[in-house]
Amino acid sequence: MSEIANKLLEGTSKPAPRPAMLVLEDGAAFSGTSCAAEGEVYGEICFNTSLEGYLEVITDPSYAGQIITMTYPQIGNYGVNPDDAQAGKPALRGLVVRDMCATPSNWRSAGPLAGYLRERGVVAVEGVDTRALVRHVRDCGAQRAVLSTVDVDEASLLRKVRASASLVGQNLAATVSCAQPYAVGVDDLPASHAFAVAPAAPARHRVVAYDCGAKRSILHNLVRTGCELAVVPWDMPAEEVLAMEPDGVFLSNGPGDPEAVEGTYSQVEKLLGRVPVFGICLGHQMICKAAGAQIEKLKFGHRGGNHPVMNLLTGRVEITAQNHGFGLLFPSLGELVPELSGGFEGHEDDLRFWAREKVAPVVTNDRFGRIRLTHVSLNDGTAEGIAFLDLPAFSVQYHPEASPGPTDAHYLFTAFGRLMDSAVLANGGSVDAAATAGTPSCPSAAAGRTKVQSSLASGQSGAPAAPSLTLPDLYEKGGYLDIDIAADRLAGWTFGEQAATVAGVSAKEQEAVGQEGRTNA
Ligand SMILES: NC(=O)CC[C@H](N)C(=O)O
Repeated sequence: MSEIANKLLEGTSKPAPRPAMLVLEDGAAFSGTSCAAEGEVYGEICFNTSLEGYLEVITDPSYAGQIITMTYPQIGNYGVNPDDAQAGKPALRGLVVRDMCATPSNWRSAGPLAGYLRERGVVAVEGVDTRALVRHVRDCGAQRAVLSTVDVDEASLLRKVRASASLVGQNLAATVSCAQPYAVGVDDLPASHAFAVAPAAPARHRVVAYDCGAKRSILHNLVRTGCELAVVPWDMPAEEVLAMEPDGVFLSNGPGDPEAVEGTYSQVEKLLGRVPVFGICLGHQMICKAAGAQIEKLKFGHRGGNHPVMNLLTGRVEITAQNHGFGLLFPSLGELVPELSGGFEGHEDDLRFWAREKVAPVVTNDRFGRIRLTHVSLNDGTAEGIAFLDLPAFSVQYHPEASPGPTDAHYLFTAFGRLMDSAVLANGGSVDAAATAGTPSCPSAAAGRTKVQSSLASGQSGAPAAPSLTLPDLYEKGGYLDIDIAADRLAGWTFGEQAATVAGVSAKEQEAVGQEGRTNA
């Protein structure tokens, strides 16, 4: 064989395969070969349908306690760039793929995924018929699973998985939260991402972020839209948070069963109405729990990068990134208010009813007054977002930071800034209109915590037009959520980012692509 053929063979060959076995608690078994660390791990089997972004998925702390199946057939083909990791180390229990690529090719890659997983002790299997596995989970539901490279006897694994602990009832957020508070600001944004995003807006809000297993990209998006963050542990007492005098409180994503995270939602109960609050995913569930709502376990969860969600306030559909296995039962928040719900008196189980009627229904909650359903999943009619009408708080079940996924919902970070401004308005202060658009083109005069006196007219400084900001619009009618999603997304992300990343062009070439492609500069 020629030297080049030998080299190719060497580069693309995998070490002699060691068998691995995945067994679900209902007895379904899937064999494959080990492709990372050796061992035996237990967790809830779930699947993610994202076409790219496997490192972000693998390092998302919300996957603690779970074994993830990637439906995209080849994983690892663009290697690993540690700057894209969402946490210091992966929290998932195990990984299932069809094919683990041994020869990544990407100018940003620091090495192959298999090596990254092996070094961090993550057990992974390849060669599994992931289509059959995912169909099985869709039909039979989420369940306990065991993945082993040390015992491949089906009967023995079945016995062991049936004796293993369920994810339900476990407080996993406590296992991935930070031990001590820490700050995140502009200097913490990864330099290697600068090619893909516009510069951060000047810091103008101080925000306390509860870390229940926060993805870094969520914190980075908050910083980019003008927040200075004090990140605190999952159970920080509300009194201590309020003593820090924040402009707003953010509640992060996180793993496991929300019912078990009482240490957070019992604090949220004391924060709602005292300070503007924004929650994402587990953070949304914490707000719902604080309002006394019931949370259901979904049959197989939503995990992927193309979930359509309708914003009921604007009628616009966002393509969203999602990762959750539990969800709010909207009717459990309270009785409908017919005069604010298009005249309808009864609750509907399938919330797509409201999308068809073009109505954002409102309930009366025993604890916190009126709450509106703002977002609905068009895939299965479950709740995807709520906003409080009598106090400044809103939350979404899905992931506006994407990472990975489309950036349609980036406007929610901008909305949080506007909500914090609305609280200032409510207290008789004033805000700068360009700053409320949350774009990088904010004049530096808006920096710092001094609210600059100016007109509240829209469209200043070349920013995407902010609607005329009046209190009822911002606070009660949810005007802060009514943002042109295309303009806002482009304000945060240069137009050529996606294409240039895929093409693997240099940062310099990228700049040129970005500038040509931008429509709102
Ligand atoms: N990404 C998240 O925050 C997940 C929330 C919660 N653990 C769920 O599965 O529903």
